[in-house]
Amino acid sequence: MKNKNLIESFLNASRGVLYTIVKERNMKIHLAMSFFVLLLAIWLGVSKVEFAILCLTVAIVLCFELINTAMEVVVDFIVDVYHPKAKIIKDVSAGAVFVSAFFSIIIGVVIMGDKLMLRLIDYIGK
Ligand SMILES: Nc1ncnc2c1ncn2[C@@H]1O[C@H](COP(=O)(O)OP(=O)(O)OP(=O)(O)O)[C@@H](O)[C@H]1O
Repeated sequence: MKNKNLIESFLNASRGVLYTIVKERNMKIHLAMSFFVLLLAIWLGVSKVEFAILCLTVAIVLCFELINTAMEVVVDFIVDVYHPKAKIIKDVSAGAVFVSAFFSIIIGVVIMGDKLMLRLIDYIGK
């Protein structure tokens, strides 16, 4: 069943994102963290390039969460009993989210760590 037009395509993709937000607790956490990090970056006055890197990092984590959700649905659709291969697929897929989230923390600290420290020292000093 092909999408008839771009708007339909966009609506279906939005439904996919919404489904993941509603169903997956981790997506809610990632989304909240993403908003927090981007607002913090604006508050700290990061450069345009730094902000772009943070946006890319956040997008990668959220996209892996979307793909992980799709993988879980595919696996559950194919097997509804315990299977070692199903476990590997789900664990590897979750691993992709974990790796991206881990490195996103490092990127966030590298870009904002010193700026945040300076702000906090400045704030405490007043
Ligand atoms: N059919 C299955 N066969 C074997 N192991 C399974 C199966 N379904 C789930 N698991 C195991 O349970 C874990 C959690 O699977 P579940 O489908 O509940 O995902 P989830 O709790 O939404 O995970 P995530 O936190 O990554 O979003 C998987 O990572 C896997 O180790």
